[in-house]
Amino acid sequence: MAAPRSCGLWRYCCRGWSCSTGDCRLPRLHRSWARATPSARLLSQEKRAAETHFGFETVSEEEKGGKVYQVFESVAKKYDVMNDMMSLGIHRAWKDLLIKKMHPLPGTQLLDVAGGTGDIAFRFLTYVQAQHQRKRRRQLRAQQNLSWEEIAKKYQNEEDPLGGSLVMVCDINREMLKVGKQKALDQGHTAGLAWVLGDAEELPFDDDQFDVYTIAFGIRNVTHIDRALQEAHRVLKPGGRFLCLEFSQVNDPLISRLYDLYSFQVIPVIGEVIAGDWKSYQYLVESIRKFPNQEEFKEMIEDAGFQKVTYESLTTGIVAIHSGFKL
Ligand SMILES: COc1cc(O)cc(C/C=C(\C)CC/C=C(\C)CC/C=C(\C)CC/C=C(\C)CC/C=C(\C)CC/C=C(\C)CC/C=C(\C)CC/C=C(\C)CC/C=C(\C)CCC=C(C)C)c1O
Ligand SMILES: C[S@@+](CC[C@H](N)C(=O)[O-])C[C@H]1O[C@@H](n2cnc3c(N)ncnc32)[C@H](O)[C@@H]1O
Repeated sequence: MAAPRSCGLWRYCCRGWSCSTGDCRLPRLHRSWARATPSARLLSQEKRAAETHFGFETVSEEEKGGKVYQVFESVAKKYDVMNDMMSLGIHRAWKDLLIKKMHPLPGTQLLDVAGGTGDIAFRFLTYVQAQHQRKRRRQLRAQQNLSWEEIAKKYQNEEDPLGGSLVMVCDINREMLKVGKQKALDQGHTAGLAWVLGDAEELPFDDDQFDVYTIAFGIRNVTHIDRALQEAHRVLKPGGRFLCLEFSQVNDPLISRLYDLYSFQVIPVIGEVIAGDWKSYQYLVESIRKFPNQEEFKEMIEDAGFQKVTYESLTTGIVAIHSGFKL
């Protein structure tokens, strides 16, 4: 195949001008690319690779982590009240649905990454405890010859109300974890719960450790989503499940308009009034718009090695739950 012809106006093309001769068969980027020396090409590639976005702002990859840290450090104390205010409590139903989809049985080892103030972890513990109690009741009912005293004694002797389940909350932000730990004490969640400071892109765990990996409203904030997905795959046991609850793309045009209005006109105002922080909530709504849609994210999960990847859109696609298995 003959090499594409350049118009010779490469300097202009290089600056992003369109070709005025109409004679150039190279696409704009390609034209400047073709003229660049190999080392310049490499440099340019590295420069572009080192850039990412923080909301609608373009920042270097090194900068992004620090900026995200500041956001959650700033909102940590008001995080829970803000979520109820912004969503009128709807975020609770989304989180409940995530746990229902997981349907964890006693003994499940869960890693909740970007677990923040513990919303997923506490729901998991409550669900598993209820499952365990149901199982115990069934077992006891099967032993019909036992007296009520004996049944009560068996309940008292029960050492682990979770049947061996454990949830590890891993988050990069000390302030979010601090709020979570206090909430755990207030709500009486002590057993089966551990808190770890760690980065989703470089998890401080060995391979093949967990039955389930969850990440709720977290992956959008990570600098390299592909690395976080690869780490999720690494730490799951074979047969383990990946579950992600994240903002997604609204599929109804009218709802989408209203949602945009609400997001950009109302949410930062609520952020300012309740948390004294307009910018963090501006970042929230912008980061939602930058996140891949349901299908694109599904492909990213598959690229990380997960199989049987599916998703369910909730509330007209405002959020979606993606699921995949390490097989
Ligand atoms: C910094 O990063 C973060 C910080 C955080 O605190 C949290 C996160 C992670 C996020 C979560 C865990 C969840 C947070 C939840 C949300 C961001 C909100 C999700 C949104 C919804 C569930 C509601 C979506 C809204 C619609 C579909 C459109 C309906 C909107 C309207 C009727 C209002 C339209 C707005 C205007 C016309 C502008 C002028 C209006 C006013 C000044 C009145 C203001 C009205 C209200 C405050 C009412 C709000 C209405 C609703 C919430 C509607 C609920 C109804 C339905 C969903 C059907 C994090 O990363
Ligand atoms: C919106 S909160 C979600 C908290 C919780 N999962 C929930 O559903 O309420 C996002 C969390 O992601 C954490 N985060 C951001 N980047 C992270 C990273 N690279 N590794 C681990 N956690 C991260 C933040 O510190 C914050 O606690």
